Amino acid sequence: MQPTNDAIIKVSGLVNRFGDQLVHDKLDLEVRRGEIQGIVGGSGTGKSVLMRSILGLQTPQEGEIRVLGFDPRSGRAADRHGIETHTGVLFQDGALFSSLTVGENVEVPLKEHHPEIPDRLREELALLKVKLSGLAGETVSKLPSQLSGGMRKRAGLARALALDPPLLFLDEPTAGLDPIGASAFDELIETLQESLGLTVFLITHDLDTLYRICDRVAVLAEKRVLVNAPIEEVERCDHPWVQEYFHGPRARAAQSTARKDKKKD
Ligand SMILES: Nc1ncnc2c1ncn2[C@@H]1O[C@H](COP(=O)(O)OP(=O)(O)OP(=O)(O)O)[C@@H](O)[C@H]1O
Repeated sequence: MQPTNDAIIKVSGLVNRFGDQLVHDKLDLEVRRGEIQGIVGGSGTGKSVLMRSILGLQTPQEGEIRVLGFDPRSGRAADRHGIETHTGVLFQDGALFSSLTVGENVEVPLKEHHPEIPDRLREELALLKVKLSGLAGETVSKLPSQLSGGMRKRAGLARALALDPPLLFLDEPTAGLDPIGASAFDELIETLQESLGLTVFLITHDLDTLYRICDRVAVLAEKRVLVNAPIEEVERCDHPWVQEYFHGPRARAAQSTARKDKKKD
């Protein structure tokens, strides 16, 4: 699906504070439908708090948020249900239930939101999502502890996709993966985004991911979104953090790999 100018997430004037610590100060962000939106920023700049606010898992002090038209701050059951059923989330550690098999983990959201689906069909749907996430079919009967870190991420992704959500949230999906595993995961995200027409909200520190698959990148600094643009434009922002991050040796390596990848395409 081609990106459009239509905002699927709109955040205006967001304020998040923990005691004396102000994390967001009138932060604004728009995420366009059909895009892979990267979110980057130094440690502790509030990327996860932003994601949690959008999902209604955290109550900000001020601001307006709309996610596919739903309001996570309203406290209404209809808004909460709307967000839960239209979004999939892959948390940093995969957040799988350790006592359930991979298949049972993927079945959890289906059981919760579609109890009318017969057991057999639910198992088949879970198997489909597991395969879609690049895992072998027999993985459904494994426990999370029997999987590698990369496989656990894929299992978490399968669960995030269980309800066919149009909007996918990924919190540092390639953290802890080796470069080959990380690159394969990037490819999977890109393929799924294109084939399922997803919008992806992707928090990452991984420069390769930012260069390879993000349509736009939002930089969090100074308690707000400093810039949100295609990466070539972000690189030109003269803020010291952006300059250090996007013009250091690691960024140069990521830029050159991304260029090589583009040439191959
Ligand atoms: N529930 C909470 N109670 C108190 N402080 C919190 C809470 N959640 C987050 N914070 C604080 O808010 C700030 C932003 O946290 P957040 O996890 O969003 O950062 P981040 O940008 O995702 O960082 P990282 O890149 O290290 O994961 C941090 O200083 C954190 O300690």
